[in-house]
Amino acid sequence: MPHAIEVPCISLRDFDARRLEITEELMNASTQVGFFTLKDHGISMEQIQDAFALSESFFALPDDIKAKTAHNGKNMGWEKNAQIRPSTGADLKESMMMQFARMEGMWPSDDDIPGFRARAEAFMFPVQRLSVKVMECFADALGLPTDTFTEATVDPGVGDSQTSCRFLHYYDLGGKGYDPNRWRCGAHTDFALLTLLFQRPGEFGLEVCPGREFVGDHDMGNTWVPVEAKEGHIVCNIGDQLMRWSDDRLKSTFHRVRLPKPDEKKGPRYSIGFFNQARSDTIIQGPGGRYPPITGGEFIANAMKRDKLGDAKDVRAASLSADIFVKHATPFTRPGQLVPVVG
Ligand SMILES: O=C(O)CCC(=O)C(=O)O
Ligand SMILES: [Fe+2]
Repeated sequence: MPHAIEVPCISLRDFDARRLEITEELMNASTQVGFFTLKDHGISMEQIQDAFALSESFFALPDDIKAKTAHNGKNMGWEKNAQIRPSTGADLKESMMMQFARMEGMWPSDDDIPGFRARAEAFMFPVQRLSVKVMECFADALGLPTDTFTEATVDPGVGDSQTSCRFLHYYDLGGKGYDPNRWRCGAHTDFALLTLLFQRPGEFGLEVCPGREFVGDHDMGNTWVPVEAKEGHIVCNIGDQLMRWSDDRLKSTFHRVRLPKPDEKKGPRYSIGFFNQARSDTIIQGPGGRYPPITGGEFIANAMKRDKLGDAKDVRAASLSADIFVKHATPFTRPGQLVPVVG
């Protein structure tokens, strides 16, 4: 790369008055880097902190309680060490995925965490409203009707939403044996339309690798840029659905979360991802028709299979199986040629 790659920071201050300027900044970031951060976005620090507090209290529960809402193979529920990236093995993390619809039996009960659903939704709805604002700018810039991605992602009450909010917990590695060749989160692209990611300052490790030319391109290159967590800033990235829908103009970029190096803090890391997904029957098709049409339902089912999260029984068994920490870490041989996986 001829010049240093930076993940641009975009302010949404005076959104209505500055809409055109903001749209241009969003397009520049998304056609070049595929990642940007947002500030002045209207989600308060209290809202963000409450979501992290809720996440911490959920992950602090014993595994057999968390397994009451184990991943159901449809991008909902709890999984632990079950998300497999073929090039790097299972991610060293646990996560809890929530959606707006079809969540019967998938919300932790009030006995285990009082008010979990209400508190989670109090975060999810405003984040969805913010997402829609940003996606309207993309629709305008791509020459599509302004509400294209709003209609595509926001359930009008029929219960076909697939958007998900994911609490992520990367373990405290202090004093534990673990294989240094593993990843907190192996290199991947997101399969969503647009992801909003919340990180906490000091909980480092996210790296991005711009340069993907087309949605089937799995060549990552070697230039990884760290994205530092800044108080209240939201990291956003284009996912594969929007790359496909924009006929590859907007880039869904590889990213990963690395383990702490020997001299770095080994504490836990919590993050929250909000993945705007196309509704089940929405047809994803770019204005130039570069790719055949595919429904949101098919798109996600494929991604779940690829990430080995498509089979609820397997995911539950993996999540409840032996801990990943070992006294003497077994060497995990990383192939010389990394074969990244999309998902
Ligand atoms: O935890 C992070 O910072 C990134 C997580 C991520 O990329 C994902 O869940 O798709
Ligand atoms: Fe991701």
